[in-house]
Amino acid sequence: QVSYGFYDKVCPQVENIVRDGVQSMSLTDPTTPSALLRLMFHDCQVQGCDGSILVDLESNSYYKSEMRSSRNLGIRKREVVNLLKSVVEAQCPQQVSCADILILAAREAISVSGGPRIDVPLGRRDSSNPPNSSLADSSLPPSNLGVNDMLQLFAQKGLSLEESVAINGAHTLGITHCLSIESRLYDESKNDEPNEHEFELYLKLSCPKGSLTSNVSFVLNEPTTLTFDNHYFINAINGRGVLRIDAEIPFHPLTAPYVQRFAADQDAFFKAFSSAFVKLSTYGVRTGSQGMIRRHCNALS
Ligand code: HEM
Ligand SMILES: [Ca+2]
Repeated sequence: QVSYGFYDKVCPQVENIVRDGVQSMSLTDPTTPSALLRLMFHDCQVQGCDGSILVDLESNSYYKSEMRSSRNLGIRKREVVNLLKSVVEAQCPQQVSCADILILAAREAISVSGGPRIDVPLGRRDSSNPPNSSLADSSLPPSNLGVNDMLQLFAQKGLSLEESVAINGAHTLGITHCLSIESRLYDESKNDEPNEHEFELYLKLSCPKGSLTSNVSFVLNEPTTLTFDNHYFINAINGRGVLRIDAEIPFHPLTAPYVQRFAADQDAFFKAFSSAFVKLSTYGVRTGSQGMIRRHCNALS
């Protein structure tokens, strides 16, 4: 089982190491927190939070690293976790898993951006089996996921309806590549409505149809993209959601009341987000003698 204070005896300084590291790397590159938060979600989504997304494999390996999955488009800052791990390893060799370092890094990413300070239980173990890009393909949500599928995904992990809405508030940080919204913007099956919403026109201008650079060009998820706040919900209500899920969540009958509430009450958002984060980051994890403690996060040794 994971527990609070898991490293108190064997590596009491780990939380400070990760905090200082994330703080200084966020000063160097203010987009670091958003990348770490999404990295954590994409690790946890594939066979639990076990650092599987961090592993690189030889190019001739039978298995393929999770980064080969198209669903991991735009995943950044895996090297930050490697770096934090090497600092931790120098002080407490073979004690702290990469999986836990990633959760701690995501937790710091949220608080360094102005979000809640989340107390997280620790004691996850790293995967020792080779990562599998097809498992990533089948476990990670597609960029055009709708509200019902999102609710089902998080209900499976034990999140309440309120927590499921709150966790989407992670899109208060960061960016979306044009490729991720292309199908939504240029859906051939839906006729262009005569009076298109102003925001959709803005997205189309930023992400022109058939652009060859849609995998590098991007839009901001919302105007206060570096601050973890409840503007995600305010924005979404105003019809400025970037992804399909962000556009639909304020208008779906099950989710709309929570979106309204979080838009009006940031503390309520922070509270529900924090409990959702703990549930998401502890679901299906390896503990005890399962898996391993890797020495390097990007290798299975
Ligand atoms: C299940 C519903 C979700 C879907 C369909 C979804 C999908 C996406 C997509 C397509 C992007 C843009 C990637 C890109 O083009 O670079 C994105 C960005 C992001 N997502 Fe999600 N996401 C979901 C839930 C979450 C959750 C639960 C978290 C964290 C707890 C999260 C955190 C983020 C962050 C922080 C970014 C910005 C990344 C950056 O700036 O590099 N998302 N998401
Ligand atoms: Ca994983």
